Amino acid sequence: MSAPRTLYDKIFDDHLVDRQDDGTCLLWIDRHLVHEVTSPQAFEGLRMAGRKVRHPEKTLAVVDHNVPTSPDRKLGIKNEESRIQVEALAKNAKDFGVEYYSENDIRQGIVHIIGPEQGFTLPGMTIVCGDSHTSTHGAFGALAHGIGTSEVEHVLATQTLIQRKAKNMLVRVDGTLPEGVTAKDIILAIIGEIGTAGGTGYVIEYAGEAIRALSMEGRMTICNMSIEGGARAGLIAPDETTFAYVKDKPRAPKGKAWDMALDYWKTLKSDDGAHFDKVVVLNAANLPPIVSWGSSPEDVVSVLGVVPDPAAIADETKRASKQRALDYMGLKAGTRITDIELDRVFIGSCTNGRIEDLREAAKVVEGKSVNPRVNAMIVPGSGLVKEQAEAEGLDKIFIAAGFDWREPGCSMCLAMNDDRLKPHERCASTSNRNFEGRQGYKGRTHLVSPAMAAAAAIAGHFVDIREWN
Ligand SMILES: CC(C)[C@H](C(=O)O)[C@@H](O)C(=O)O
Ligand code: SF4
Repeated sequence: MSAPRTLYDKIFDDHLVDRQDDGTCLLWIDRHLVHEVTSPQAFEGLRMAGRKVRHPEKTLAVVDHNVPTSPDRKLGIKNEESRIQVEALAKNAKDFGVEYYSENDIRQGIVHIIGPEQGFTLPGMTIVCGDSHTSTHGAFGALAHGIGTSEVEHVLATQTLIQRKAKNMLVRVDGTLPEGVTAKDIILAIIGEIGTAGGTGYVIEYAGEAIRALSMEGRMTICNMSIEGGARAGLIAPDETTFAYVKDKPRAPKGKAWDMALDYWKTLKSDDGAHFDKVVVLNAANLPPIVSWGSSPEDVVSVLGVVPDPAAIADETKRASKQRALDYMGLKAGTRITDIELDRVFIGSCTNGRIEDLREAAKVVEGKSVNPRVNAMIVPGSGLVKEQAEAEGLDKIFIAAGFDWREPGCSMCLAMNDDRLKPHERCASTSNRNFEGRQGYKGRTHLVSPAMAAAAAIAGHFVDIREWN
């Protein structure tokens, strides 16, 4: 009998091409997603070396970070740097025979939303992209992580990646989530607990009753932010929820190939007794809706809490850094979270720009109006999410309430396109990062769930979504 293995061990072993004595491994890569920001030099490298893309059919390219999300985006991109990146990807995809979704393609969207949507992301695969939030795809029980531009070139050229095996970490979330508390709150709570360095050197497997109860959308939200917890990747073992989501997706296996795939996918779980180097346990039943107050994703607190006082921190460096975060955020220690007023609300991103997220937001705002002080926008994660939302009439609910209904893209998740905060503007955002300047120079970001963001847009300040009616 071989030793019990974790899910990560299994996927890693199944893709191992070579292992050197010093632990350097060569991994086979099943799927490579490409976006316009981290690929130009990689394609240029291939061109200079006279090389081809080794497996164009395992590669999918899409523009997302730089595309405008305004309804008139067909008129082109005004910012020159953005336009050059987008045009470069279109040309590179054409020159190298890689499938490409332009901003005018209904299938276009944020790279981590379109992969699953197309069935390009499947259980048991190794998936890479020159983007840190590639961890999102781990929700399918795939080993998925971000890579740098030189690695993008390596994967394009060889369909392999040089890697070292990471350690195994288990995050078990027991119990049942209270009404109004979501996957976003689970992952923010986990990062609050382990810190942004807590997952360094690990691949995290999320398990437990509360994780099993999540939809694929919720699982993607969890795995998405593994990176903010410092981990190389996040994983959730595939189950009936996963198989039901994947079935009938355009690129999913069909017929006999589906049956064979399913047989394999059902083996993709950690064996009883498999060794985890670190284990963290949380109880979902105790979780409140969570709001970030600072400039790191670990700076989180319950919506019923107050802005913490850095003076209470013993470590001097940490105290200084948290004080700086408070100053940047323009907040005073002791302020009740529900007293924090917002200027902007952003609902979207690869963390929370999927159909279920928009449904949750729509439920909260239906029949209500955005606070006159607040400028609120909804950015569907992909053209297909937008189409689905419109088929369900969600766009009408949002527009009637006073939200801006946009075209798909990364949008105000990061200030790489026209959607950005002005200095000192305060935003409730469903994205994943709240670093200084992330959503615009001197912009102030509070990370929350879609329902919490939607309620904040209506109220003009944070509210406890559990009390919403
Ligand atoms: C632009 C890209 C390289 C970057 C990433 O890797 O994460 C972006 O997607 C982000 O979220 O900051
Ligand atoms: S939505 Fe945000 S986090 Fe996701 S890929 Fe785009 S910029 Fe990165």
